[in-house]
Amino acid sequence: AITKRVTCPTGETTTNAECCVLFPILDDIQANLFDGGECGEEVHESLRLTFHDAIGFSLSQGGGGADGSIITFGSVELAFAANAGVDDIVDAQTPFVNKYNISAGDFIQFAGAVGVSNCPGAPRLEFLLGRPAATAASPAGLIPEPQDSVDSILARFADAGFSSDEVVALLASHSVAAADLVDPTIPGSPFDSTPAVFDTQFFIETQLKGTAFPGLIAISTCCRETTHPVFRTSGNVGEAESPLAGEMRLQSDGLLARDSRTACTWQSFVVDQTGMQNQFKAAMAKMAILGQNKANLIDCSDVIPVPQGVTTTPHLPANKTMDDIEQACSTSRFPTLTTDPGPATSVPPVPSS
Ligand code: HEM
Ligand SMILES: [Ca+2]
Ligand SMILES: [Ca+2]
Ligand SMILES: [Mn+2]
Repeated sequence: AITKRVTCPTGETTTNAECCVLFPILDDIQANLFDGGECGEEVHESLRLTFHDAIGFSLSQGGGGADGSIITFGSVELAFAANAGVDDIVDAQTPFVNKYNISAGDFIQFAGAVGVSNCPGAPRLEFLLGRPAATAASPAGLIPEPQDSVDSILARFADAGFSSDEVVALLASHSVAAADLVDPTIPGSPFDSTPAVFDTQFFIETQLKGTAFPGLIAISTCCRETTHPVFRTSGNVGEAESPLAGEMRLQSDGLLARDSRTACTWQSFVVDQTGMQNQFKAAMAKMAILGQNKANLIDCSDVIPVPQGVTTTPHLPANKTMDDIEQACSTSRFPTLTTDPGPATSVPPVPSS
């Protein structure tokens, strides 16, 4: 079969002329939002924003879902505790929304799909165009938080139409992610050792025994000794002990990796990059049109760049062994992985650029 293509005024080809408006936006955000095509902080935050906009949807309470309300009604939604820190990327994206003839809901999902395409190992996400302007702010309380129980997280996602397997698939996003505010003393603390690669390390490293909190506070005023005692920060809301210096583990990720409802799907991604990609892509496609009528949207997926292949292979971080894996899936063994050579290293923070 021959797929008809149109040539846009800017020279690119696509399957639908209405998608042509996206090419100038693509070039602009790659150059001026994503620092020339990196998988860095703005990509991570743009991907998170796709979720925080879309999950404002409830089968029982309403909400417009992936409608751009987090920008249009930012004065309401950015005040939700779960949106702490999201104001940065809203501020960074808003000038692009205003500059082009695109709805905030479309822009948020487009920026997320383009952004994650900069991460080696990511799937090429679907992108559909045509979300109308948001008409109301999301109800409060719909965004999961890292201190929430697994029961509450799975119930919240179910109320938005997602299965527990889809929750696990969506959390592949935490392979290209860091926390700025869970422990505000160490902004940019990644959730895995490869926050610029969309690989399976997140699913591996969350299964390692937690040994310490990554934050450090040097107490320099207590005493006159030349060596000052150093204490690790602990007790941050939503934080669990992580296996690596510099790495952040959300309490929710640690629990989902170990819960009988989610542990086997979690483990299934450890050596299945392709399965992780495919299931993440499918779940993201569903999330990106929450609250929308798919029949009214135009498929512009061919505008999204094709990501590079994964640049890592599944491994245990240096100094860790299979004995450090906390087996949680009761029906199959955690895959045997080899350990990176060398002494234990710490995970550097994601630069705020
Ligand atoms: C159980 C559900 C979830 C919880 C509790 C959760 C919680 C969090 C928290 C606390 C942070 C760190 C925020 C900060 O301190 O800067 C974060 C970051 C992030 N989340 Fe999630 N999240 C969940 C699901 C998702 C989903 C479904 C996506 C899908 C797009 C996602 C994408 C991200 C990304 C990309 C970041 C990194 C942002 C950055 O590096 O600046 N999260 N998440
Ligand atoms: Ca929304
Ligand atoms: Ca990673
Ligand atoms: Mn950040």
